[in-house]
This record gives sequence, structure tokens and C-alpha cells, in this order.
Amino acid sequence: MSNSGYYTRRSAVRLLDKVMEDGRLLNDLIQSGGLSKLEPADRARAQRLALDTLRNLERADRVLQKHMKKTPDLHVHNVLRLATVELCLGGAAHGVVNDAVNIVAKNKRTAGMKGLVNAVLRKVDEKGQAEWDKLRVPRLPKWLRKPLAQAYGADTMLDIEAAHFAGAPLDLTVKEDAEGIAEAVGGVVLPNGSVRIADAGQVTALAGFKQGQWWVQDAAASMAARVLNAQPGETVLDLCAAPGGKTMQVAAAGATVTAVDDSASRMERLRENLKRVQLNATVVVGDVMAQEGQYDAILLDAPCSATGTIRRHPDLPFAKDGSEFGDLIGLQEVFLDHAIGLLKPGGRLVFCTCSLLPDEGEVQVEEAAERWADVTVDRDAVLIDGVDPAWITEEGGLRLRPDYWADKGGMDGFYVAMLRKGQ
Ligand SMILES: C[S@@+](CC[C@H](N)C(=O)[O-])C[C@H]1O[C@@H](n2cnc3c(N)ncnc32)[C@H](O)[C@@H]1O
Repeated sequence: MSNSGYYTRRSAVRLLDKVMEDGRLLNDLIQSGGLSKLEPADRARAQRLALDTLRNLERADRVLQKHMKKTPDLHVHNVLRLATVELCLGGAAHGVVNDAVNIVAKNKRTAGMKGLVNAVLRKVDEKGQAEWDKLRVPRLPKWLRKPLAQAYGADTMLDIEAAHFAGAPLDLTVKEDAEGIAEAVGGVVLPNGSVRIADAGQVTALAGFKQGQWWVQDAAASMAARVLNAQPGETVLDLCAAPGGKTMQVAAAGATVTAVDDSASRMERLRENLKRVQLNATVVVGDVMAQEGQYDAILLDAPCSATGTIRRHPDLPFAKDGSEFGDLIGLQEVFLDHAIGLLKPGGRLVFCTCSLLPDEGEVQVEEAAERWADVTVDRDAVLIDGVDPAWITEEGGLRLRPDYWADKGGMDGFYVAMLRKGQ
């Protein structure tokens, strides 16, 4: 790391503090300028340091416990955690330890801890790496581990945690010619038609970005629009659409799309995305519940706990505690009922969430089918390319998990189901 290492590391620690203290998500912090004072290369490094620390937090704490009598305050603890992860992943001790000591020393509130930070990190440097290699794969915090273990069993839970720890490759959804694009970007075509790149580097520098030939979207998330299977000329309502990964798939299929989302800033990104890939949609910044009309097909990608995306967002288990999930589940139910009301007779609706919690997937669909006498779950519709029939659940939806396709680099946790309205 260059001599800007100090500012980079201090910024990364500040991100960690805000995730853990204020429950803020890393992406939101970065998008609202959390790293704006850094040069682009240092910004990327700070983000990577924060992500590495969160992914390895349990391991860092286990190593630190051995060399400290008491847990220090959160900020000092985060300085130690970040440095421990760097040291144990092979970082050069001189820079790592000096910067950690300076971060603590230059803050009046924590200056008195600089001796401790120095002493602890010297011990971590001496012994940490040998201890590190013997540590277990980090586990999810109890509040999330418990419901997931209940849903999937203890063994699967370990597989899911291993997938979270492994992180995620970059997946692209292509407009056309997956083989050609895979060759151009040095990737492979996945069984569902997405293109996967193991070590992508800067996304905007990849072949075909400027020409709008593809967009970034996890392979699992791309399954929702594939299940919807929009046809040219159909009217499709994309509810909760921003930043538009699925809108672009539906528009690319030739359907007439209306994309709705109540976040003006996220819809600005959707507009930019549509422009880059040269596709069209009617863009509505508005509430799901305010939508009217009748559509051939609807895609509802409801706001959810996002617990399926922990591979990419290891901050989530530390920023959240599950307390807002009840409200989200309530919202999903209300949105689902409103969306069903907007279907033409004979119309179809895809409900999806990037959640691993059955309450945000299987249970929603099962209960909606009970509430609506003229709505059925179409279990054949989810059997698309790349789907193992064993992934189809009792009520007829598709449960995708991070431990699936383990040999290919996994996939996000996701749920998709197709509901059909009677004539
Ligand atoms: C899972 S994200 C959507 C991702 C998007 N479908 C895609 O593929 O890129 C959920 C979205 O729901 C939107 N949302 C939340 N509450 C909403 C509401 N009441 N009305 C409209 N959109 C809402 C959020 O702004 C967020 O963009």
C-alpha cells in the first residue's frame, strides 16, 4: 500500500464503525460519499479492506481474544480487527501496525490506547497467521443463523456459510450471444445463460460495457425474469424495479415495460442503465400501491431482508438485527395482493425476493394462493434452463441457495415463483 495507506485504512475503519454502530449498509455509506475524499484507487482499497474485515470478523476476534484481556471500545476494536485481518492475510507488518497505531493516536479520545494497539498487533504479527489457518469458517450471528438452520438444517447451514465466506464472482446478464461475450470478457456461460467471470477487475473496463451488451446481475437474480418469459408486445409491469436488472431483461425480450420504484435516486440509475444498454421502458417514480391498470404480466421484486446477498454484502449481518424484517414481510404481502389485482384475467405474476428466509418466499406464495381463489402457482414455469428440479419447493416456487453450483462459484440466495390468475 502507498503512503496514502493511513487515510485508506482510517476510512475503512470509519465504514466499519458506521456499519456496526449505526446499522448502515456499506453500499449506502459509499454511495452517500463515505469514501469521497480518497483517490479512486484508494477508495477501491478501502472498500476491499472493509469487506475483507467483515467477512473475516469472527476469525479476527478469535485471534485478538488470545492477545487481549478486555475488549476495547468499538472504534479501537475495529482498528485492531482490520489490522489483524490484513496481517493474517499476509499484509506487511510495518505499514499495517504503524497505520493502526497512528489512527488510534491521532484521535484524542483513543490516543491513550496506542500502546495497547501496538503491543497486541505485534503479538498478532508473531503468532496470528499460524492460529488463523486453524480457525473455522465464520458463522452468521445467532439472530440469523437460527431461523436459517431451522429452515435448511445444520449441515446446509455450514455449506451456506462456506459459500458466504468464499465471496462471489461477477455475473453478467447478456442481451444476446452469451458465448461470444463470455469469450470477450474471459468468462464462462452458466447453465442458466448468465456469463460468469471469476476475477473481473474493473467492471467498466470489460469488453462490451460501453456498447451496452450486458449488465451486472447475479445468476440467481436473473432467474426471475427468465421465469416470467416476457413475449414481444406483452404489457409488463415491473414493480420495485430499480436499478433495473430485471427491467432490462424484460425490455430485451421485446415486451412493453412499465418500471415502477419509489426511490428517485435508484430510478436515476435505472434510466442510466437503460440508456447504456439502449433499451426502453416507461419509468415511473412512484409507490407500488398507487399503481393502476391491467397488465399481461407483472414482476414483483419486493423489498426484503436481502439475506440472500451476504456473499457480496458481508456487512449485512452486522448492520442488521432482524428487527425490521417483520415490517418487510407485511409489506411484501400487501404488495403481492395489490399486484395480483393489476393482472388481466389469465395474466401471470412473478414474485421474487433476494432473501433466504422462507417467510419472504415460500410462505408468501403459499398464503397468497390461499387468499386468492382464482390464483394458482405454476410449478412448471420455474423449471427453466439451469434449474435442478430438486430446487422446486412444496408450494411450487424455486428456492435458490448460495451453496448451489458450489463447483462453479455459487449463487445468491433467492426465491422465485410464478402465480397465474384464472380467466
Ligand atoms: C430488491 S430491490 C429491486 C431490484 C430491482 N428489481 C432490480 O432487479 O434491479 C427493491 C426495490 O423496492 C423499492 N421499493 C421499496 N418500497 C417501495 C414502494 N412502496 N413502492 C415502490 N418501490 C418500492 C426500493 O426502492 C428498491 O429499489
